[in-house]
Amino acid sequence: MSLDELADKEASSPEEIQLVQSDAKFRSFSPPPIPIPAAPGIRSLVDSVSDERLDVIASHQRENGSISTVSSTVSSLESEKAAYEFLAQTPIKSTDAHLVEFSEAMRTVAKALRRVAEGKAAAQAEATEWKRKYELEMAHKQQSKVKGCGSYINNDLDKLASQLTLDTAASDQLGCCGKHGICSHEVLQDEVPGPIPRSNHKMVGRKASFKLSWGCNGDKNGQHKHDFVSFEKGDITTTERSNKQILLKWESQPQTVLFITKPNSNSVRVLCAEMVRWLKEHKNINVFVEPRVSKELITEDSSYNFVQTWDNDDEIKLLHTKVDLIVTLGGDGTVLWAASLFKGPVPPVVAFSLGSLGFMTPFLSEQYRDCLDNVLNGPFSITLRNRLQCHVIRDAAKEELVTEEPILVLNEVTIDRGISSYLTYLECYCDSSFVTCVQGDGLIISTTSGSTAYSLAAGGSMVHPQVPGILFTPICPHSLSFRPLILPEYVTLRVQVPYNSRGSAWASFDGKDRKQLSPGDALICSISPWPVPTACLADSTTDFLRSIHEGLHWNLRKSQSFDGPRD
Ligand SMILES: NC(=O)c1ccc[n+]([C@@H]2O[C@H](COP(=O)([O-])OP(=O)(O)OC[C@H]3O[C@@H](n4cnc5c(N)ncnc54)[C@H](O)[C@@H]3O)[C@@H](O)[C@H]2O)c1
Ligand SMILES: Nc1ncnc2c1ncn2[C@@H]1O[C@H](COP(=O)(O)OP(=O)(O)OP(=O)(O)O)[C@@H](O)[C@H]1O
Repeated sequence: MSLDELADKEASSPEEIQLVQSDAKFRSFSPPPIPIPAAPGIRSLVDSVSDERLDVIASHQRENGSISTVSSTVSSLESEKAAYEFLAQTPIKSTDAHLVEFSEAMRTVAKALRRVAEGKAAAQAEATEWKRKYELEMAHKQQSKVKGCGSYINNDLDKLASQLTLDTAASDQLGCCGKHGICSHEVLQDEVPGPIPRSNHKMVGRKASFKLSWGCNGDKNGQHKHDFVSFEKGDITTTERSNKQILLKWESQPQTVLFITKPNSNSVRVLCAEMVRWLKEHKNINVFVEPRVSKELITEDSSYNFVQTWDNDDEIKLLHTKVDLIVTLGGDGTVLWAASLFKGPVPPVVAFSLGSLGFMTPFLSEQYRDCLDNVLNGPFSITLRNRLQCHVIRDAAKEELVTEEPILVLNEVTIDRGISSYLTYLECYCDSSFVTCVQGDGLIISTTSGSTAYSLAAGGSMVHPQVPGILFTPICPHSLSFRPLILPEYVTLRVQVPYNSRGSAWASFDGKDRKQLSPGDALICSISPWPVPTACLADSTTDFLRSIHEGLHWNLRKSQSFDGPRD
């Protein structure tokens, strides 16, 4: 069977004709004859109702080289629908045997109609597929011929590019092989999947060489200075992934551990005391605790006087130079708190779960000995969690060089309407490009670690914490089309409260430290160079998936049983 015959395959058996005729009858039913006979004269009716439409579709498919089974089933499905609609309208009394019999017959006809339509669609799809394969084959043959041609001297290349066509006849005329001596250039042509568009038929040329360089505006000292892309014969390949599973291996034995603990929790206090003693006695580790905890421990038992603490903020600033490891006892909020103490580099964090959710707290407190043993010996997997560094720029201080201290967030910075009952009105820019105006309850600018926190509640996507990105999630936008965005990690975002805003906005950082933003004030955010390394229980991906399964019951659904309708 030829391709065109296949593509034009129609219902031709008496049974099919009979069913398609029924299709026409449903449209002006009053009442239909049952059963409908299959007769040669019915052919014209078939053409006028169903096949006419299918022919149009088939020719469209031939032109576009695409497979569309949906449209071809429409007319018969409409008929089937009409049959069912008719059934619904027809009063069927159990006493009226004729009507019951008639409705049964109609049901059978409707089912058969669907089968016929599906059969036709499949035949047409098959024909289109054969045609596509044939065209691919032809293109492939032609390509081999062009490559076999060898090379041309430089001047001939342009000529060749304008002359070569995918037509076998045309390329035969070139007769280049052996005619031009040793090739000095390789003529490349991309393999074109699927039927080749008409406009491309004459376009065959040498691939231009190029170079990819990393770095913003050619700044070689920027943070993206690694070459992940190599260039060879015009093909782009990544030689190295930007983010691999990261292993931490100690080069000297860790000696000092800092404990950060959730306040006002008896279980945390008891566990903290036990772990501190175990680390000192069994591992000979120096222990730092917060001033509050130091007091609690020493008040309870003076033998805890070996613990160290700090007296003021200046000493906190030096903590990262003394501490090898941070242990947190609490929930995610405690990890956020621990991170907030470090305005610069952060030592690795081992987070024990003593909260309710625990997205960032994979370790079980009951197994603290094994966990700490493993971590102190290393190596262990870590997740490098990006932080956002946020600057508030006051309108009044725009010209001043020294601005307010940057604030580092591990989850997100939120700019919302605070206690105001008006819409927030925020102008947002990404580098120097205008992004949008937020009119609604506010905006969340989140790290990927924070994607499972407030941003998730506002409709943002969940993102693996090692994906390098910044989430831009509106809070209750008063617009139907404001979908959340994920931007690359290297951009700088600016959120401006315009002068014509009706009120102030409020910024909060990981849910804390609210700051008022008056008209004219702006908030600037970019990824900080100091991420938070958190130790993994298994590895970054396993831990992330476990947390969304166990913490959020992500996509939890009862499985469908095996029995029931099947294809
Ligand atoms: N509507 C909301 O979902 C909403 C509202 C306000 C704040 N928050 C989140 O609370 C965070 C502050 O946490 P907190 O413990 O100090 O306050 P909190 O004690 O009010 O706890 C908020 C909840 O958010 C969870 N959480 C925090 N960080 C998370 C993360 N990265 N992934 C998944 N869940 C996370 C915590 O486990 C906790 O259950 C903020 O950074 C913000 O993301 C959420
Ligand atoms: N060391 C700390 N000092 C002061 N505040 C802290 C400290 N650790 C945690 N917090 C605060 O205590 C609050 C609760 O902490 P956390 O989220 O760890 O516990 P949780 O609420 O019981 O856990 P979960 O959020 O999983 O239910 C948070 O707002 C956090 O900022």
